[in-house]
Amino acid sequence: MWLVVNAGSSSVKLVVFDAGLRDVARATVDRIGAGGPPTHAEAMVEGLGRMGLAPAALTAAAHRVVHGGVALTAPQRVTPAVIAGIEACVPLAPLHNPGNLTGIRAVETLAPGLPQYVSFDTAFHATNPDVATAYAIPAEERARGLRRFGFHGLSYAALVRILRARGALTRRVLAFHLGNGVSACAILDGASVASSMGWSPVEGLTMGTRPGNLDPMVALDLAERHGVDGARALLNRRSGLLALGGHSDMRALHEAGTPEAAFAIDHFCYWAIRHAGSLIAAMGGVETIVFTGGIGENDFSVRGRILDGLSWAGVAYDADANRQNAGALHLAKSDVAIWTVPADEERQIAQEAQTVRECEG
Ligand SMILES: Nc1ncnc2c1ncn2[C@@H]1O[C@H](COP(=O)(O)OP(=O)(O)O)[C@@H](O)[C@H]1O
Ligand SMILES: CC(=O)OP(=O)(O)O
Ligand SMILES: [Mg+2]
Repeated sequence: MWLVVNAGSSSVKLVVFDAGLRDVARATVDRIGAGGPPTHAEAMVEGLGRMGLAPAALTAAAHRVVHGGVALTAPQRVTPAVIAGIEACVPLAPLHNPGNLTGIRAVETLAPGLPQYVSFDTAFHATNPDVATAYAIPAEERARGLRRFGFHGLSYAALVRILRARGALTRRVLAFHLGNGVSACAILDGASVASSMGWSPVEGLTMGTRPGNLDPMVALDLAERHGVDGARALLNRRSGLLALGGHSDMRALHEAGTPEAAFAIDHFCYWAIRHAGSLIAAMGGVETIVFTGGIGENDFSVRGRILDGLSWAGVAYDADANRQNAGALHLAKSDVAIWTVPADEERQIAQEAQTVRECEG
């Protein structure tokens, strides 16, 4: 039995798979820091408690890690050097890497000595061309690893696998991962060619507590006023939907129904559409649009507004299917197939870890 831990910025998802990769147990603890448990450590305790795991039954554990920098991208066994590499990237992913480390340590406490593996959110974007990943800054700064990585790669890799299984994988796919972290990805022939996220998971679309794109001079102004650590915290924890609408959680924004909440949702949809245009251009067109993540899978109003904003690309969706969160949303006359896909990061992590373990012999 394999325990997979997916610690996202606002949730911890735990899944136990058997050796044939059938899922035999799951627990999700969400709204971390937004009405649910205050930290990932509490969420892990709650999730593991709910699973009622017998540690002796576990063969290994595998974790999602968001940022491993230039050095750590391939799935691999956890060692002290790997832990140090994940720690070194904490300033780049302060909402994620600490939670990922919390998960690894919680498993070590639960089952001391259990082999543990990690898979990285960046790996899927290794196929992006240099023009997409390079920031136009001096060579010596680029040589330090200042480049666009892209994230949510485990979710996008899983989505490609699911589309392929449905016989629905076309040449040019625009994928939206709309959760607490939010990104979009251009996928050509099953491989990532462009992503909205950058050096860190702050760049791109409007997110729960992150602003998405802003002029870098804004970040400098914030650092001057609040110090570097203060600016980092502001851009990771106090921006995005929370800053505009008073709630980081999309469900809470809909419930609030205030003008500020409405504006936050407007901003979210507007920037999703703007980035979609850029990603469609990077592929020279689009035949398939896919939604995944908590919002992408469940929020028909946000999905509908984004699709309305892409009608110029030949998108025509079935409003009833959309309202029911159905798997297929396109009308027969649509030039673009439209799907919802459950974010299956956990199975992706399990598969990658199993492959590493088999190679270990
Ligand atoms: N039924 C729903 N309707 C609208 N939004 C939802 C629904 N379920 C979850 N969400 C939203 O999804 C987001 C969390 O997405 P999720 O993918 O679970 O988070 P994470 O990025 O931490 O993994 C929150 O904004 C939450 O409000
Ligand atoms: C990379 C990222 O933003 O992840 P999450 O959606 O879990 O916040
Ligand atoms: Mg997520």
